[in-house]
Amino acid sequence: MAFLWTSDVKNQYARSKIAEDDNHGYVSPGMERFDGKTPELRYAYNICQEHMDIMPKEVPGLAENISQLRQDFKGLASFILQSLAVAVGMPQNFFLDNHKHMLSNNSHNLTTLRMLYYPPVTGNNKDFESGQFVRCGAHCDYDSFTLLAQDSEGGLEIKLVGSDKWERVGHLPGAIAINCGETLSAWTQRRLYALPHRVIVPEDEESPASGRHSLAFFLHPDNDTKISPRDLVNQDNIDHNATDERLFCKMK
Ligand SMILES: O=C(O)CCC(=O)C(=O)O
Ligand SMILES: [Fe+2]
Repeated sequence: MAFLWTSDVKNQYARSKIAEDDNHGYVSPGMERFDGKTPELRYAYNICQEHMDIMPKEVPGLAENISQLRQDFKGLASFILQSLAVAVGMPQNFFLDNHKHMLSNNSHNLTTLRMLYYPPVTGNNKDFESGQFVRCGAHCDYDSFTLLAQDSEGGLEIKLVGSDKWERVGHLPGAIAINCGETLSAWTQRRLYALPHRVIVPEDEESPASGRHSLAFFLHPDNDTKISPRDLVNQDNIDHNATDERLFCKMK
């Protein structure tokens, strides 16, 4: 995992700091602030492209394993997109047709597979940025939806619709959580909700924070997709004043 890489590898494969650039690459702890203010103690490696030659060759087996994982996430995402289209009364391929370029590269589509590692909170990093840090600040994802696999360390919390209470998202071996993002929420006129979520350091005595691993697949529509809440037909409470909107997002 990225935290074990040498600093040479981290530098060579670092994500660009230029906002317009591709989101691909290694992101070091403290670079991101999802709640807009608090730095995050997290190592991440973003995969946004299909070319094998941009994966760190210095890490044995990484490119091959990621290639398989990418195919699996793309297959699962395609299946869910078709199911959701049918669920909202649209032709089966309606959403899928707007996600043709997932993981091809950010100039066509912002989809990103992220490998995440949150180190244990120990004496060494307790003082990271003067003790002010979180694992992942409260936010909603901005994509179509996110597929999330997490280990048993826990810490992921979510707010359900209409509630102010943070609820724990438990770990089920082999399970993948699906969280709707703002884009699909707007597209479906809030028939699907983007739920606020965050990652805290678990306080449970029986599972001292040993470090959390997660894998998140952020699925975005193709960049040239014109998204309108009026795309969906047969809606009982359609807002006829809703205007066409094109939503942009870059996870930076
Ligand atoms: O690491 C996790 O489990 C969640 C991360 C997350 O919500 C995000 O990166 O948007
Ligand atoms: Fe998220």
